[in-house]
Amino acid sequence: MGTTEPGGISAEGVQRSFGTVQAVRGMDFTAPPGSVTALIGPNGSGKTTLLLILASLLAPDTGTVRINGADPLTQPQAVRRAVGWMPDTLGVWDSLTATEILVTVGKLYGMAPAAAAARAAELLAEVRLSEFADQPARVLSRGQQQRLSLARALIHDPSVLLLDEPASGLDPGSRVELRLLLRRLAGDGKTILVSSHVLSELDEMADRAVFVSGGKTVKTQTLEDAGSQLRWYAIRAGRTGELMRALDAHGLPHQAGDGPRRGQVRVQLAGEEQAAALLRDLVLGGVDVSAFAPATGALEETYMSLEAEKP
Ligand SMILES: Nc1ncnc2c1ncn2[C@@H]1O[C@H](COP(=O)(O)OP(=O)(O)OP(=O)(O)O)[C@@H](O)[C@H]1O
Repeated sequence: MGTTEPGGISAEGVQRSFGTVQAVRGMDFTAPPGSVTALIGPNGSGKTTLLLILASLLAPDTGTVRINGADPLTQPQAVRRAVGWMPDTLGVWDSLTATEILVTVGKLYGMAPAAAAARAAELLAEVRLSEFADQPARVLSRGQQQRLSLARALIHDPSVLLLDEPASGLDPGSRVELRLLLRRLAGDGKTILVSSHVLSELDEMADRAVFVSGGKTVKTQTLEDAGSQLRWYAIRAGRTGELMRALDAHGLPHQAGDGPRRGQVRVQLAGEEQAAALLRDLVLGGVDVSAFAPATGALEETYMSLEAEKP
């Protein structure tokens, strides 16, 4: 019996340059099976380059990558079998129909034609594109192309999913469906790595977040930790003056909103327990609170604090 290789994704000391541009300068992280890991960073921070390296489509200059224990450099076949890759645009084959694209890719993965056709129909239904099954891909809207791209990534039932901006171009209903689908796939034990700029969405989708900046991984955080960190809350009350006096009595520094946020008071709290205790005290103390909620998403809070720390 062989040794059991650890599943999921790991990257250590990964670097990659294009000429003089150092796109990836030092990425270290893991993405375990059974969870959704978010890859978060500003434009140009190296996310797409990293995903291409993980998908075995680009070689790193230095560093080590493992996908379910396999090395993309020396075992690209094993990696490609394991990985479903959704790039940020659908790309090629505009004149093929949605079904033809999925069946062709399925066959490239070694599926029998009948099995590929059945799987294609199943996935088109899953991403609500059945009615476009026989339409050429070029007539699909941007959001529909994104959904077809997701179906293409899933055709061979991969155990590792690499998704580059999967929610981009999706309407709110489709975003919710994407979130539910990814949660279900993670529940089935798959490893999911998803890059996105829409942090509020990742709050509900991801279990863990890897923050990148300037080609380096700068922080890894679980959503649980992100939710319990010092965080801004926005509070509204009918009588703002009374609310501010109550906050003063609690020794909590606060900021009054202006412009569209007039009437709103912001206060920094150390997690949900402190928030619940404060809300109870305010209400029991007779303050007429009409709204009380985090002012930013948990991941956005971390993202902004990392950006603020930058030299
Ligand atoms: N093939 C290439 N040739 C030259 N430079 C490249 C190439 N691919 C990426 N780069 C550069 O590497 C850096 C990182 O790019 P990358 O696409 O990985 O960033 P990203 O984090 O995915 O950005 P975005 O959020 O805008 O999608 C950028 O400065 C980019 O211009």
